[in-house]
Amino acid sequence: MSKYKLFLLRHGEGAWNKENRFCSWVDQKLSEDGVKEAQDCGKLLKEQGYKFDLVFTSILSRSIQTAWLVLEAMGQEWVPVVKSWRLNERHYGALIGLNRAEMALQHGEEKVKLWRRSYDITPPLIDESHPYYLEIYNDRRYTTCDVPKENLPRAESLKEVLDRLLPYWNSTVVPEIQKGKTVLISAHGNSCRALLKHLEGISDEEIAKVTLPTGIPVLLELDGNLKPVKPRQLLGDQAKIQAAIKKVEDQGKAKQAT
Ligand SMILES: O=C(O)[C@H](O)COP(=O)(O)O
Repeated sequence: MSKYKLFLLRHGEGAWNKENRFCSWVDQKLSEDGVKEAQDCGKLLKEQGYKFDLVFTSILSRSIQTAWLVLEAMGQEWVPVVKSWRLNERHYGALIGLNRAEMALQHGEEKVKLWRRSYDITPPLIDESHPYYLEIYNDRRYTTCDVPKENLPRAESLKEVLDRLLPYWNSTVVPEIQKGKTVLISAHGNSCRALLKHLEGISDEEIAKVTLPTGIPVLLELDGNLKPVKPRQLLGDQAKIQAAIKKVEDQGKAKQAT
């Protein structure tokens, strides 16, 4: 029997989603379309009568901005928002800033697919020579984490995302859900995929086939042990959702950047 409702949300389209660049820990804001996606998401959740008690976000602006826009559209701005780096997007290491389609041209589509969707392949590590290294590691927000800055990741596989996310999920999110709170997690494509893998018991192979579109709420109905009692529901127009998933998958197809 369904006891709890949990909502996962990949933030609305970011500026670098549009440019097809790996964004990851670079703090890009939402694009104009991304703002609209977040607002539409909030309107839809309001129409369907959902009410949140608590929202969790990463410490990247695009997930926080998405949460604010959703809450504003729902008229629930007062709902507490709690932030942690443990919900951040997967750290794409040296791939950060690069164009996916160009990478596919250079390294082949299969390699890019492995980097993007495999469970345990870690992309090449970022180092000091990378153009975004200082922007990321000199950012004040990373002095507020529950691990010293030197121990923050330099690149992550999906497995490594789950390894850093799970302690936070278990210690901080689960108790709130078990108190009966309806929780929204406004995070990222890969932090949401990692959590879905854990909750739905998806195999290492099958998780490669799971892609989340931006700005579409995913509803999970859970039993008392937080096991899903039915398949996840992506809320909204199903044809549009399928087209949006395909668009994300096609980002890894080889073509010259325009
Ligand atoms: O980090 C990013 O750029 C994306 O939000 C996730 O990228 P992906 O779809 O290539 O995993």
